[in-house]
Amino acid sequence: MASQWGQKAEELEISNKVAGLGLDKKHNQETDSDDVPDTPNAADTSLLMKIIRQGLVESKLDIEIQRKDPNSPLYSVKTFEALHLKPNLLKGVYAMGFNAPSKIQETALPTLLADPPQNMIAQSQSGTGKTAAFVLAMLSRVDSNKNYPQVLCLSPTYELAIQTGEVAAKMAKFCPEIKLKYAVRGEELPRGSKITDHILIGTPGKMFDWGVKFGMFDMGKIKVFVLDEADVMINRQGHQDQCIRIHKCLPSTCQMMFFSATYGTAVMQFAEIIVSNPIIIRLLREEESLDNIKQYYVKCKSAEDKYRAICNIYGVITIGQAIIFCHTRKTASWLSEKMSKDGHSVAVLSGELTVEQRIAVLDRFRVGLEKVLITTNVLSRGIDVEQVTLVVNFDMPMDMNRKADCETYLHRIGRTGRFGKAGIAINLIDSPQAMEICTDIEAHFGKKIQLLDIEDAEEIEKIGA
Ligand SMILES: Nc1ncnc2c1ncn2[C@@H]1O[C@H](COP(=O)(O)OP(=O)(O)OP(=O)(O)O)[C@@H](O)[C@H]1O
Repeated sequence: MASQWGQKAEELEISNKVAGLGLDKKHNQETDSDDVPDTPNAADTSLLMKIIRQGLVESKLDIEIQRKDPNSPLYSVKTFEALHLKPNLLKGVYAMGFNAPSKIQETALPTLLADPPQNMIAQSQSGTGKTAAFVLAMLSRVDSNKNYPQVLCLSPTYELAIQTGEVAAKMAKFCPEIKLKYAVRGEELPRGSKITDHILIGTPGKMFDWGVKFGMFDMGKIKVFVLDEADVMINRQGHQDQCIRIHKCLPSTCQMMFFSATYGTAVMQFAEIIVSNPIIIRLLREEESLDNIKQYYVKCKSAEDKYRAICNIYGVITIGQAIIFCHTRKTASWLSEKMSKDGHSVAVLSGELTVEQRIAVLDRFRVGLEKVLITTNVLSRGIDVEQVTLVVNFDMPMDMNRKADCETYLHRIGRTGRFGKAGIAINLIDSPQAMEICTDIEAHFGKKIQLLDIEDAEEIEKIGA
């Protein structure tokens, strides 16, 4: 298995090129250099059909489970107690205010914690508690008597790695014996160091350097390998290479956990090749529920007009916090200047900031020092700020062909409506092309995106209700 990924990756790359699936090296129109595209937007029904045809569907209600290993009993739990966690871990879970597991947690955790360990590819919508699911599994697998890294968790960005580490630290609040280290830019270790922490959470480049290049820990002793936002990790140029090289060095006994809110067909096929005998859990497409997020579009004539639309909305409804997504850094800084001048408390987060600056901006936003965060796709994934009630697409997400990027859309609007809360998404449409993207997104998810008349205060008021 050690060399499987590389070899299979090449095979798949070739077959995908032939099939025109375009798994690799896809670039976005986004000029922010940190913003490269997610996954292909191919209709994603073939895998589901395959699963249904093979009669592998466990539950068609709202989660679909594909069981590859007929010997693996799959069951779900309704309480955290039923997982038989270490008492101090359970205490940590409750201290976080989690009373009962979410759907993905109740379905994934029994399998993730079972012995012998089983590999998993899981997909569940933004904000449904995937992080807590894999973090709990990571913490449960650590043997704190052994002072070396046993768990690796890879995230696509610095911010996400830090956020995941913070969730892990909270959850392990009563387990001080478990040591966690960030493998991210800025964390430097002298050559020849030996890492003694149990869990490493980081980005692929640093993890590769520490584990593979400089041998600061023994890759052969890794028991758990987690890929968060797995679809971009195995699809995006740069991440893909590093992840492949790390994966190649892992022992065949290592438990693989791949998590994301979205997987395109080609990416899922690829994931199935590199993860042996995975249990696959995914929400049914129609259950990629956007029900708790009300979606609107506003017709605008220009960028100025879009700006006016935002001001009108702000003038009428009470908004907790908002994230506004722009296509380029330039638009983001233009918009932030305008909003600041008009007295809004605004922060900007885009790829040109240093990682420290980005974390500082996010921290301020998290504690509510700024009400509005203007950003690019750099922040479309994973970032969890509970009070965000509004997401604005100042520019619609598009792929390299300037067509609707539905996956990025789902990740972007998933910054609101976290964990079943209500949220609002507003799309500002200033061209026929933007309208086409909006219509395609509507058709893709089968969820209505309603026209909002920005001059009609009464109508705006209703959306805030
Ligand atoms: N069992 C639970 N009970 C209550 N709140 C929970 C539970 N599990 C997770 N949460 C909260 O729900 C929010 C979303 O969780 P999380 O960030 O894990 O979502 P996610 O599925 O990883 O989202 P994304 O795809 O955007 O990364 C977080 O604020 C988290 O604290």
